Amino acid sequence: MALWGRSGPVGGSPCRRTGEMERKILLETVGLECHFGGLRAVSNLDMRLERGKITALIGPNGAGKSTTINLLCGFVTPTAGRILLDGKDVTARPPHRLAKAGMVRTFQNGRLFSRMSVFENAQIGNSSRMAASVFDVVRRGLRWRTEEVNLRRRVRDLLDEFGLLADADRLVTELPYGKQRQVEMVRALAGSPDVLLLDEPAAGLNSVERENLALYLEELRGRGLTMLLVEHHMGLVMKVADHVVVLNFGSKIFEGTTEKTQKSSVVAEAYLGRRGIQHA
Ligand SMILES: Nc1ncnc2c1ncn2[C@@H]1O[C@H](COP(=O)(O)OP(=O)(O)OP(=O)(O)O)[C@@H](O)[C@H]1O
Repeated sequence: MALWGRSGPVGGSPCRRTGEMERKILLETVGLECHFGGLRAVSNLDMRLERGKITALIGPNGAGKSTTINLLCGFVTPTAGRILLDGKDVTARPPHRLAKAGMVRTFQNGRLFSRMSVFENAQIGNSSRMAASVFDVVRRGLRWRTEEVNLRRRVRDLLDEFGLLADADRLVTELPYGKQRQVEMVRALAGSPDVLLLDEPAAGLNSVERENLALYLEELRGRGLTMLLVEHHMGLVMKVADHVVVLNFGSKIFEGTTEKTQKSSVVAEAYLGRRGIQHA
């Protein structure tokens, strides 16, 4: 599949210094906590995302998965603990600064602008990693224009690779649901993330779309992108994840390979206590 053939590497900051030792762990949480009143939505979470790998974060409903993503991308402020991105402490930074640092997310219930075209939706919000200053933007200076042209080209290439280029000028709401989710993925990738946080990307997809999603994720990993996959569809998780972290009632109860996760009685119990593991 030539999904990313023309646009070059998807992840990774273009300005990473050559010769610099790359850390194996790109994203780490240390004792991360989030309380909502008396409820511990996330409790003392130590989690490590290896560079260029897919880490799945799973658990029954209400286990704290979405809250963890919200903490990582700055939508929610932790009650305690630290978040380290490439060794730097980024705890409680606002979302726009985390996006600039390379942390980009998708949403459980896609957040597209219904009155905008596919292209506009894919392009919007992706100026966060631009180097141009406010002054450059106001003056519409050369640096801003160059970055704007590059972003448009990147969005166009990504739409092409997802087979969405012919739909670029259509209203996004005219597209079927599966394609709308792809637009969301293009928007996230256009931001050149180092870490992509995926909140239930398979929700609402049919089996063919889920198969394609698995192929996209494997392709992205092949390009070196680091991903956190929050997902209920165990078929997808077991197919693509390199490492699995399991939450229950906000706490990590298990982590390991997909094989070990499937065999774990602790994990089975956590799911059976609720509604059982949902297989794709
Ligand atoms: N803003 C909030 N205020 C109060 N409680 C919250 C808030 N957000 C989440 N919670 C609670 O925190 C707990 C964890 O919720 P979270 O959405 O993170 O779980 P989840 O694992 O993503 O669940 P699901 O799989 O159903 O999406 C739940 O008990 C939830 O009701």
